[in-house]
Amino acid sequence: MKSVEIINIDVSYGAKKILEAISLYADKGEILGIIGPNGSGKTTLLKAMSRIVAPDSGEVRLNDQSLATFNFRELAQQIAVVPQDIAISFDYTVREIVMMGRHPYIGRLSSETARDLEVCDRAMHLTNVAHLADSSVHEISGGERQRVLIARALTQEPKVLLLDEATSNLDISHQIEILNIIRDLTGSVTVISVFHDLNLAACYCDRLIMLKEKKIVAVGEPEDVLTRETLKAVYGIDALVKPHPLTGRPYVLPIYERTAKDRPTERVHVVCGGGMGSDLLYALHKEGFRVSAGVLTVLDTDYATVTALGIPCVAEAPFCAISPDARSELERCIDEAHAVVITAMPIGWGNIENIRILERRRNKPIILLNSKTQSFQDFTGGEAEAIVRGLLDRGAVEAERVDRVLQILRETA
Ligand SMILES: Nc1ncnc2c1ncn2[C@@H]1O[C@H](COP(=O)(O)OP(=O)(O)OP(=O)(O)O)[C@@H](O)[C@H]1O
Repeated sequence: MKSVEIINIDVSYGAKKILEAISLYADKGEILGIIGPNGSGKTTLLKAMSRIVAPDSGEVRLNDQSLATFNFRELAQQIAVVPQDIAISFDYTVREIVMMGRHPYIGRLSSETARDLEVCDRAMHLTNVAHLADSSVHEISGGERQRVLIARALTQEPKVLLLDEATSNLDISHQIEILNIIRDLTGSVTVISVFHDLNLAACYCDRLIMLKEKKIVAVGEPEDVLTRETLKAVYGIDALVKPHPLTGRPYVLPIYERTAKDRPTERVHVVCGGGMGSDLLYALHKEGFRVSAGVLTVLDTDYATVTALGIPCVAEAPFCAISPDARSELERCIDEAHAVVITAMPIGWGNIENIRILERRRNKPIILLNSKTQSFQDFTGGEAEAIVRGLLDRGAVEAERVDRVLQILRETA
């Protein structure tokens, strides 16, 4: 059954339209997350649901009844709001603030009943603020104040709980504790919550609504909404989205790449293998270099990295010699690259063929990246040593660390 339903609303502040043609619903007892970049209208959407702002057009319905038809007291018995933060001007104690949640139930001339006190105490206990009951709200921390506001909302015993980034000030243990309490409420309470932390949203919400520039761009279960494509389109970030190993819910791992404006434009080709190139590939990708890699076999750990990062790679079947097609593809990559980085591993692993091809395309900077466990100086004897010596003689430089590779690439750009 629909607890909250929004039918095609537009919302404006003065002449500025903030939300356009928004329709959504929240089923009774579900947790619905609202996500989206700063300024996309999340708070405004919550305000429309709690009648703090009125839509220009369309309708908000609560339990199949227009929100506009509720009187103040009825509304406060149905909906509780936990705002981002509020300025509390008077010197109230924590208990007084939490008890305010009972106002919709206490008559103007009556005083609190034993049940009101019991509900208030239980909410303070659940949110771990009972020990602060007699403290002034001006003498507690931001995270404690956030828990007090959550306690006040619980004291209201609402049917719908609206949370605006209500756990953003909390440390990780209180975040989990509060979200677990909120999840335990569901069944009887519908929760609609704004989240900036996408992983918390994915973990706790039954469904998500993603906003961008006034509109809903995605809605559905977390795995349908949080995809690499939507994160790129809505937040402009590249991120890996994997199933959480324990919950199976999507887990977002941002790739901290530079924004387009300060990206280098050079292309770098990486010859690697056996996982020895993964941190380099990630660092180059993050810095915004246009990267290519290979030849790698499709079972290689570095191949998994390039696939995850979307780096173009010359691939070959395992245990096969480099095919003519892969060879010409590698030559094209090297020709297009401003510089080539070779990690120490492949030469030792019979990947000499890659380097041989490279030798014929040697008119560009070559960087040999040593690792903690393997250095190019270790290659003694045989063709490997001859190749390393040949590369060094022709001006290849050695680097001990990935950040040194980045520095050399910037210097040679
Ligand atoms: N009272 C107001 N008067 C005029 N414009 C406002 C008002 N409140 C918010 N806005 C504007 O409305 C837009 C949406 O704001 P809103 O707070 O709903 O976004 P949000 O998605 O919650 O953002 P954030 O993630 O930063 O909290 C913003 O451009 C904001 O500047």
